[in-house]
Formats: sequence, structure tokens, C-alpha cells
Amino acid sequence: MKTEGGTDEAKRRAGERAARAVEDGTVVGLGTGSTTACAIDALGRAVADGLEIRAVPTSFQSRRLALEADIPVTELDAVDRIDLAIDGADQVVDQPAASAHGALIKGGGAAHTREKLIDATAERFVVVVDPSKLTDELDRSVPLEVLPDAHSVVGDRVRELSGEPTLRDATGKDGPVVTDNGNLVLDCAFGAISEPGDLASRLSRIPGVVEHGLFVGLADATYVGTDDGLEVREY
Ligand SMILES: O=C[C@H](O)[C@H](O)[C@H](O)COP(=O)(O)O
Repeated sequence: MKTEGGTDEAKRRAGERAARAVEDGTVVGLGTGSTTACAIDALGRAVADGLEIRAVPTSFQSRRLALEADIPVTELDAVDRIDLAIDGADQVVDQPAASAHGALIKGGGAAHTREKLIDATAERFVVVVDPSKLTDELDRSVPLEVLPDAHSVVGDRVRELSGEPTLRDATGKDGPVVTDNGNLVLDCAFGAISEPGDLASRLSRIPGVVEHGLFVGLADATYVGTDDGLEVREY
């Protein structure tokens, strides 16, 4: 079965492989999205079989999935560490020769602020994707979570960086997407991003931007599920 961005089988293989790496006593960061959902599902089965973990979700969605799977859920300020974060991505640079190898765009589900907090805190951050996410160069729109009354001035600053901002609209509701944190999302098209680290720094400096969806130098590994196997990239 084909879903947006890849097959269910490829996502399942990536998610299940990441879940298999989780050991007893681990504090796990749970990312957001359809691929991470496969990992949460697999972790739920492992917990039912006796695996003892605590999970720190990155969103309302991942918290709800974890609770449905009977995975013990805790909060970031209630743990002294996160051992492993498992999270999806919208694009991953897969170009070993490039300095941006392993850089990501995240935030297709508007969860990137809390995802970055948890993924960056984790001792190890594993990305789970299907092959449709791999690219030589990042070129998707970069989501910016912005304070609601800042969206227009942030948009102006994005244009100064030669980006084209679009306020993300909700489906099933009139008006914009509102994040789990009560903010809005600007999807910013920059074309091909040759220096993601440089763009990340510039975006971080814009007042009113809560967080952007460029994850540069954060991932430790990417598990790429395919329809009949799995490939692992270690960084
Ligand atoms: O905000 C959402 C997240 O960054 C997701 O991890 C990302 O959009 C990938 O989701 P999926 O695995 O559904 O493609």
C-alpha cells in the first residue's frame, strides 16, 4: 500500500528496526509522524512482552499513540536524560561527500519545535524514513513555528533571505494550522539549500521564530526502510 511519501511496508521496517534497538531501562524520545508511529507500535508490543522503558513524547499525537500502546509516558522535566530519540523526517541529505550529509528538514506535522528539543537532548538520535525522503540537497520548504502576531514580520525577514513564506492552512478547520504550543507555521521555500547550517543560523536569529525545521548535525543515524529490507547510515 502506498501512502504519502512512501509505502507502509518501508515505514514499518524502519520503525521496527529502531524499536528493536531499545533496551530495558531506556528513556526514549518519541518523535511524530507516520513512520515514528510504526516504531511506537512496535515498542508497545515489546512493552507488552516485558520491556521496561519510559517515553517522552514530542507531540499530542505521539503521546496519544504511546498511551494507546500502554507505553509508560513521562515528561522532559521528570527525567534526568533521554537515552535514545526515534523520529521521522521530511527530507534527509544522503550524500556522504557533502558536509550536510545527514541534515534534515522536519516539521511536516508542525511538531518540529518539541521534536528538536527532545532529539537534540537525546544521547542518540535515530531518524526513521523510507527512501522517498533521501535527497542530494535539501529543497523542500522549511517550516518555521512563529508566534501568532509575528507571522507577518517574520515573513518579511524570510523574504530578505530570498525565501517565500506561506502561512500553513489547516484542513478540517477554517484558518491556519495552530501548533501544539499555540503558534502558527510559515512554510518557507528557499529552493535548493546548499548551506543548511548557515540558513539555520540566520533563521534562528529572526525575532518571533520559535523554532525552524532544519536539523543540522543532530542525527546520529538514519534507518532507511525499503519494501524488502533496511539500510543504515551512521554519522
Ligand atoms: O512535524 C512532524 C515531523 O517532523 C515528522 O517527523 C515528519 O513530518 C515526518 O513524518 P512522516 O514520517 O509521517 O513522513
